[in-house]
Amino acid sequence: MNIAFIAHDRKKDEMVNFVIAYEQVFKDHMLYSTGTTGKRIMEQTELQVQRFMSGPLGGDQQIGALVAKDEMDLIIFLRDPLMAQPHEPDITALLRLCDVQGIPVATNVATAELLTNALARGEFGWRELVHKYKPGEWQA
Ligand SMILES: O=C(CO)COP(=O)(O)O
Repeated sequence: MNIAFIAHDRKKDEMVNFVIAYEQVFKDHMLYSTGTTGKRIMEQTELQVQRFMSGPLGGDQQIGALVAKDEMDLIIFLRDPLMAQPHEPDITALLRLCDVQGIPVATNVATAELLTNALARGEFGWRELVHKYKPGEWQA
């Protein structure tokens, strides 16, 4: 599965602790992140993460481009609900695209835990079908 990690500054410690807790689950997947979030994760775990640009410089949009192509399977996006972000339109656009494609997205650590446990139990098999067939082909 392709999994993206994104965390706003005041959520980065929470993200790193979360990824450390589930490192054994995430190590079997392709991992992506915005710039600084991925740097922090790689500094504090053994995981390899493909980093995009920092969020305010376009990282959310780069991940959004993969979502638009239905190539991202899970997004863990720990947002800061108490601080305005300069790139709020990019954040809104990314979440909108997740809803367009029906991509599982966690915006707080409680949901992140539920989705990651589902991933660990192998409950993302339906995403394999999305990778295997083009849209429309698997409805018939
Ligand atoms: O701003 C972000 C997401 O909107 C996160 O970007 P960084 O991981 O580069 O801090």
